[in-house]
Amino acid sequence: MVKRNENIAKLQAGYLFPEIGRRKKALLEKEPDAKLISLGIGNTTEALSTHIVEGLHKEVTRLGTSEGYTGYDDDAQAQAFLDKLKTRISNNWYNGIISPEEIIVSDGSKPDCGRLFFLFGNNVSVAVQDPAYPVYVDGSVMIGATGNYNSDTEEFDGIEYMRCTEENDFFPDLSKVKRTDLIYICSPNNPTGAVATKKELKELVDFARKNRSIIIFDAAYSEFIREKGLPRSIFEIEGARECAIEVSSLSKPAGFTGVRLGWTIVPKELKFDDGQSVGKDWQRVVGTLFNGSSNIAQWGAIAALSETGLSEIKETVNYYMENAKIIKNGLDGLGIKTFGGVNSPYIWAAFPGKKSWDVFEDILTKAHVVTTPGAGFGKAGEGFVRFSAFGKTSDIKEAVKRLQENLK
Ligand SMILES: Cc1ncc(COP(=O)(O)O)c(CN[C@@H](CCC[C@H](N)C(=O)O)C(=O)O)c1O
Repeated sequence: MVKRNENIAKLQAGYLFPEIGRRKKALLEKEPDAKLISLGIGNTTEALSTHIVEGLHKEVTRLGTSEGYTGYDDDAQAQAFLDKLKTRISNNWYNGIISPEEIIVSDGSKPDCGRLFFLFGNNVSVAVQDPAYPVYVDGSVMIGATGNYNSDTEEFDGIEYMRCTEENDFFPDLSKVKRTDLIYICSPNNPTGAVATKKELKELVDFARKNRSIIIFDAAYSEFIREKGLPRSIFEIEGARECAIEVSSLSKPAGFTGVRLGWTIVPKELKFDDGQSVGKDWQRVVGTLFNGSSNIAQWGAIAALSETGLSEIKETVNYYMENAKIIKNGLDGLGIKTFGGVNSPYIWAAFPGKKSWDVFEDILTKAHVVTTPGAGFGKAGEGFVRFSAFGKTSDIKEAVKRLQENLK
């Protein structure tokens, strides 16, 4: 019989988001007529914009012709299309501060995080924000880069948890953080909705350069930043090219959660301690283990990153951010302290002294509204619940009305 991977055996619970699904299902089994409204999983709900649909159609039609058909991205025409997309990302997303050669197009940020675990292997130390998107911890455990689960601390040994609390504006106090090889940072942050300032990111870059660490910067929500002066990319920070990788995606701004298109940025200056290029190894890992993003999704992305596409993306983001305002105002009106929701689609609501899974259950059973319990993102998430603004505005308003009737 085959031995189980002992690293996967270290995980204590299932992946957070399917657990939310299981609890929803359990409620519906008890109350089949319940009209649940989901403010839980950050899953987009708005239809793809016109220009993006045209881009997708164009590629599907092209694939139906012998002269236009492309397969793997080894052939010249497929390469040309990929280069066109990379140039769009470079110019229209990064205003040219990143060159097309430093961009590797993928099927999304979560799978990129997964492949990055492969790149760095298990002989690395890892720092993560607490609370954080569960993939950073679970993936580090799976690859063997952590110790066992410690039932006293209720965390994994060997991980440096960087507490993000109201006291430090939900950004790590680096004077209390030990040196690690990798530092996972997400801004705008999932789940707190906090957005790192230029000053905070500059301190982070200086900290990483001093410690010869590599920052894995998750910019999945960068398009939700609407306040001037807040950095959308780690590469707006001087010195970041020597110490950071950025993952990003069209999932949330363009509704590509199902279409699947993301990218990683590995600057050519980024080196391992032996002077070897990180980007070169990354190209080797991706080239060996991944067969590229869908050509159809690539053409959807080319359209999304055109002038017209970008203005349509802005409209979609504004739609969700109006939802965020409704949720935030609704919760504030109930005297519930909230954070985030201004430059991010997530509202982080404080329920001091309560267990977040209990609050989750309470809101689910009483208001038939689905949320995400803060404890699912880490120990510092306990006592908080995350509300997601991804939804139809009519549902958001109905959900808030139910909360006002049931949480007062
Ligand atoms: C910080 C961050 N980085 C990457 C992603 C996923 O991006 P991708 O779509 O792979 O380009 C997400 C998506 N997180 C959502 C969807 C979760 C549920 C989805 N099944 C998943 O597991 O990603 C959420 O927190 O509700 C994210 O928050």
